[in-house]
This record gives sequence, C-alpha cells and structure tokens, in this order.
Amino acid sequence: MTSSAHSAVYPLKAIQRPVPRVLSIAGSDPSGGAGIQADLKSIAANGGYGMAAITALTVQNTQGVTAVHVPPVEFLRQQLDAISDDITVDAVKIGMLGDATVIAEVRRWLGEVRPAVVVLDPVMIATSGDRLLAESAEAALRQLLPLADLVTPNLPELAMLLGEPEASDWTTALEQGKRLAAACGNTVLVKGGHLQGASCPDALVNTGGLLSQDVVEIPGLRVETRNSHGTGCSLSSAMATAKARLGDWESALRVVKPWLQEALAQSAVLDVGKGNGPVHHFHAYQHSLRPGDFAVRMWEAAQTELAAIYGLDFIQGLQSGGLDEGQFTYYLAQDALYLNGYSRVLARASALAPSEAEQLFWARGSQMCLEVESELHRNWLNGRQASGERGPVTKAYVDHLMAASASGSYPVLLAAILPCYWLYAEVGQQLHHGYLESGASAEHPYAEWLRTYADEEFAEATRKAIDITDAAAQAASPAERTAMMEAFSGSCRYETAFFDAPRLHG
Ligand SMILES: Nc1ncnc2c1ncn2[C@@H]1O[C@H](COP(=O)(O)OP(=O)(O)OP(=O)(O)O)[C@@H](O)[C@H]1O
Ligand SMILES: Cc1ncc(CO)c(N)n1
Repeated sequence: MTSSAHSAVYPLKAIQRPVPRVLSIAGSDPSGGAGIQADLKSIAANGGYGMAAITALTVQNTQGVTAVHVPPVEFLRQQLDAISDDITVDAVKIGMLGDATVIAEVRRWLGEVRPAVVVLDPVMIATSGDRLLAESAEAALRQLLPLADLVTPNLPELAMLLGEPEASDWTTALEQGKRLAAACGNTVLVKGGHLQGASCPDALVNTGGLLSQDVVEIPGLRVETRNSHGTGCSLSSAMATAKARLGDWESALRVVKPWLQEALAQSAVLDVGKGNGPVHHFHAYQHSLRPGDFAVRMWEAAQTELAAIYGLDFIQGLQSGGLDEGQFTYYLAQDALYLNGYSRVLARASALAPSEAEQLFWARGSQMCLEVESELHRNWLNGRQASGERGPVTKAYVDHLMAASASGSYPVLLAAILPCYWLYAEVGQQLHHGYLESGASAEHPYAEWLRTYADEEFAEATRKAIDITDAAAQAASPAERTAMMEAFSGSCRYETAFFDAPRLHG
C-alpha cells in the first residue's frame, strides 16, 4: 500500500500508543472509589498502564473525608523524579494537590518533564462537601491551569476558578467554560454531573480553534444512582489515557463518556459502603469467564438432578442389593445400546476438535465406548434374557446428543456430552464408596458391577472432559454459552431418566 493510500484510510486519526504509560499525581482514598485508587482502575479499564505519585493521604470512605495528611513535599519530589528518571510518561492526570507547596512542586516537575498530555482535575471539594485544597492555595491552582492541556472542573469548581456564581443551567455552564478556556489558553471539559434533570451532558470547550468547533458536546442520560463517588477522578484519568491512545480529545470523550455512564449504571453490583459508593470501572470485564467458572456453573446446574438420581429406587436397590434382576438386565442392555450412539457422538466431537490433543481425547473416548459395549455383551449380558431394542429414554437421550452434534458447535456438543462422564463418575464413585463402607460383601448380588465404578482411568478422563468443556466455554460467545447450559441440563435430565427407565420400561 502506498503512503497516500494509507493516509486515505486514516485521514484524521493518529493512533498513538497501544498501552500508554499514564501517571496520576493525586491523593489517596483508602476506600478505593476516588483519588489514585480510582485513577489506577480507570487507567487500566481504558487500556493504559497506570502509575501513581501520591500528593496526600485522606481518611475517607463513601460517607465523607475525616482527615487529610500532606506528607513533606520533598517526598513527592522523590516520587516524581523516580518515575520520570526511568519511565517515559505518555500522559499525566493531576488530581488532589492539598496545598500550595505541593502545587509548586508539581509545577516544577511539569516544567522539567513536559509530558505530552496533561489533564488537570481542579479538585477542591469532595462530593461529600469536605475541602481537599487549602483555601490559601486557590490562587496557586489558578496559576497552574495554563500548564494543562485539558481542565476538568465540575460546576462549583468552574465557578470558583472564574470567581463567578455557580451555573444552574447548561448554557450558562458552557459560557463559563468558554471564559475559562480563553483565560487559560487550553481546553475545558465542562461536566453536567451537577445539573438537575434527566440529561447529563459533557462538553469539550476550546476557543482557540483546537477542536472541530468551539464547543463539542456529547449528550448523555443521567443514571439514577447515589454511587457517584469518584466520577470526576475516573473521568479525568480515563481522558488522559484515551487521549494518549486515540490522539485527540473528541475521540477520547466519545469512548470515555459511554464507559463512565455504564460504570455508573452497573455500580450497584459492587455494593461498597453506606454512602455514595464507587462506580464499577471494570463493568466490561464482568461477563468474561475465568478458568473453572463455567465448570462451577455446570456443577451447580447438575445438583438437582444428582439429588433426584440418589433418590431413585434403581440406585438405592443397586446400592443395597435389593434391585430386581430383570431391571438390572434391562439397564445393562440399554447401556450397551446407548454406548453405541454415544460413541458416534464422541467421534463427532473428535472431528470438530480445535486441537490434535482434543481430537485424540474424544477419539479414544469413542473407541472406549465400543470396547465397553462389547464387554457388556460378552461378560454381562451373556446368558441374560435382554431385548436388543432401544427403549424410549435411550432413544430420546441419543437423539438429544445427535441434535447437539448437528448444531455444529463444538462447545455445545461438549456440554451435551459431559453429563454422561460427570454424573456417571460421580454416582459410580458414591455407589462404590457405599459398597466399601458397608463391608464390601462378596455376597452382594451386584458386587462385581459396583467394583467397575472404581475405575481410576474413567475418573481421570472425566476430569479432562470437564477441563476441555470449561475451556471451550471460555472461548464461546454468550449465546453459545446459553446453548451450552441448555444442552448440559438436558443431558443431566436424561441421566436421571436413564437410571429410572428400568422401573418404567424394563
Ligand atoms: N448520575 C450521573 N449519570 C450519568 N453521568 C454522570 C452522573 N453523575 C456524573 N456523571 C458524569 O460523571 C462525570 C463527572 O461529573 P461530575 O460533574 O459529577 O464531576 P465531579 O463533581 O468532579 O465528580 P466527583 O464526584 O468525583 O467530585 C461527568 O462525565 C458527568 O457527566
Ligand atoms: C483523594 C481524593 N481525590 C479526589 C476526590 C474527589 O472526588 C476525593 N474524594 N478524594
């Protein structure tokens, strides 16, 4: 491709760093919702590598700030220098500064390092109404504004920086934003968080021609929630990160605004604190599965069926030895028929498997089924009076497996296959265990059969089948996972019905 063709594809956007290195210079909120704790989460959630130089320690939770400690400013200098001596900082977000000595130190560092992106959140008063900047430091903060590329005041802070009354409507807020932007020569992000009403817009304001127009407004709906602790911190650090990643403020706000709206909307999930709780920075990740998660979900779904299985006359009779011989024969004969169909379904899983290891695993399983089938005929059904016809449950179960196989989805097929391994291994282990507990009498009429349940090779194959299915679920789409749970639960119900079939149809 020629370079002109390239610039035709990307006429406006300079894609910058894939993972920008973003520094937050801010205060600590031990409850994790605001300050550097919020910044680090916000930076990570928006694709950056987060760093933090701490200006001040607060004692606060979701109900308010009760104390502030500003460590000696020399220590902040050491933190800042340690970072910039070693690391290229792609973007900086500045939050709580505490007092004028801290502001002077940050000003010195900015002058020396000149980071490419500087976002200043002029934190003065917390959501709870507590002061986070000494009153005597307000003039110093005003003088720091021109060193930032983007300033993100809330409406009370915007008014205070201008020395005007607080705006109570959006038009007035935008006018104030223009005055501040003109005075500081940079871009102001005017935030609608403190407005009344159903809408909650934000706007980028620049009077120097830096934006596509003087005011770029991104509309938004107000989320009905008390959990707005740290929204300002989260927004400003997200903007620093997105600017470094995407190259311009407008693109940054277009991705950050809906992200923050969703973080507010999903904040209740966190259930943190009795006051104004934090937002859910990682809401986008909550649907992703970690290894083992899906196996746990399947296991939970199987519990009702397992309980039903243990309650069956067939299982109790097998355990006690009181099971009718004819029912046992029916069960064995149906098992042989079932295994033939199951073998074909495992062969299909082998054909769909994404790796040779899994292909081999299911192919071995398929072969094993046929071996067990002929073993049933040779050793167990030999000499017994059994019909060679598939009973209704056997037929329905195999049809269910065939349908999963016909779906063409490997994860769905595995979910349908799994209960035959898992529930059988589980029930078999319980029965064998019960047999040993009761003294392992050789007189037990089904002693020999109960001993087959102690097969460690089958237990090992079951563990592997669970792992493979769990991994397939991780790679599957949400819709496929829903289909997996359906297929899995369906097979669990057939496992129960299969043990109950001798009583009904034998
Ligand atoms: N209820 C809400 N619904 C949707 N967006 C909101 C809501 N409250 C705040 N926001 C958004 O959150 C961001 C921060 O706005 P806000 O004006 O609340 O800042 P702030 O007062 O500095 O925040 P903080 O609570 O951290 O001090 C803005 O993008 C704003 O639009
Ligand atoms: C440390 C800290 N910074 C900023 C804010 C503003 O929300 C806060 N509450 N705490």
